[in-house]
Amino acid sequence: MITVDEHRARVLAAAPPLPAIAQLISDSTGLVLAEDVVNRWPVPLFDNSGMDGYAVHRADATVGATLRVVADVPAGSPEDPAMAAGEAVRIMTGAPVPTAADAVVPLEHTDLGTAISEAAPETITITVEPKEHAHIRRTGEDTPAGSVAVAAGTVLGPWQLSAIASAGHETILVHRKPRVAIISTGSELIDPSGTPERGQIPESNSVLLAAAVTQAGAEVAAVTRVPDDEHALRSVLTGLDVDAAILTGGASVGAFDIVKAVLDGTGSIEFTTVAMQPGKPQGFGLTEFGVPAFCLPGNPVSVAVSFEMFVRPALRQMAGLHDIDRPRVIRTAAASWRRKPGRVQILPVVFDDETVRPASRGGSGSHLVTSLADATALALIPADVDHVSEGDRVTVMVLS
Ligand SMILES: Nc1nc2c(c(=O)[nH]1)N[C@H]1C(S)=C(S)[C@@H](COP(=O)(O)OP(=O)(O)OC[C@H]3O[C@@H](n4cnc5c(N)ncnc54)[C@H](O)[C@@H]3O)O[C@H]1N2
Ligand code: MOO
Repeated sequence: MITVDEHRARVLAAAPPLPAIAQLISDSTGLVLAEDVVNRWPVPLFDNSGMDGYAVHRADATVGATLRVVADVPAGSPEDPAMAAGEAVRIMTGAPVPTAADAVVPLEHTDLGTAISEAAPETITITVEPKEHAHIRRTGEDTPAGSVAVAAGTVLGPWQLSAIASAGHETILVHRKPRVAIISTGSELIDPSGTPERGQIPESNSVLLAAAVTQAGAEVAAVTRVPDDEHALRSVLTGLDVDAAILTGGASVGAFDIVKAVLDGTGSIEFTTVAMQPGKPQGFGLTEFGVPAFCLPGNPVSVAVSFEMFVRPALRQMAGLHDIDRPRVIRTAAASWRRKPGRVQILPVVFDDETVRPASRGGSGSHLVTSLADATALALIPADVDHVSEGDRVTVMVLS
């Protein structure tokens, strides 16, 4: 049996980030930046006005002073009008402040107020004195030229994309989302809405995995259900054109454990047991086509836990994310429970600001699929612990 950390290290070593591709920012929402984006220019690009008003020499702009308006500078104007003593320039928000000015007086701080006409007035009288550099947004005060606007590994949302556009870029390098195939195996599986005959159950693993894959930032490329038939599984695997495959069921030692029978020893795929409960039987490696294949045990809670411990970090790494792990917090156990030591217990739990308790009275039983619906986190109980007592400090992996 290997440890959780050993299996995770093997998985992550075989799932590097997907190659970067050039993409328009308009098509990049939700993708991960593959290369730092550097500001081509300072932001703001030039000293500009933060208000509609008048650019002035501050020394002239005392209360009651009347200034002669000698030019008009709207946003987008390339003009840099000269201003002699006692002169002002009408200026609009975002327009370049004349080099000669050292303050902007808002319209409201003049005798004319906001009753603005198309043509600039001949004179204005100051009613409120401006402070030094008032309403001048300085070149580079947000960020200087050559600085990193958005770092590689960042997920691109609206705020990051606007920073990239402001940095002067329209095409960027991003990682493609990993395309994932989900294959549920088991002759007992039927559609959720079907009526099960004896021995049959609703198929739920692919539902869990499709949602989990999407939430992890990857893309579901195919969802397939295969009976316990080696030939059927081989033909599904042959047709796959994906970045990763997740198979469930048939990973243990049973007579019809076809995933293990078909894949063990092909490519670099190995089946092993991992010291965790649930999720003990695990297969992983690259298929003959070089695609990472996760062969998870079929029990639904084993699937949920295996996804969190191994598949999610791997998919996030493939997607180019630097932050691949769930946050962990420490909470106080609000209940006591016993367990068989020897494997790390990974227990679906409910937690709040202070406490944590099992989501199910049945503990970490790998078949307790309904209890998963209540869980908001996984508690990690070390392999050598056989009893958690109320009041013990417990490590909790937060899922939201
Ligand atoms: N003799 C032994 N038996 C088992 C061992 C062992 O060490 N020795 N390990 C047990 C452990 S631990 C696990 S976990 C399971 C894993 O078995 P498999 O990966 O072969 O999974 P299956 O037998 O195919 O299925 C297990 C269970 O899960 C249900 N299932 C499967 N697929 C789905 C699905 N898509 N949706 C819903 N439910 C699913 C299936 O019906 C079974 O009840 O092996 C133990 N046995
Ligand atoms: O390891 Mo299995 O996943 O206990 O149920």
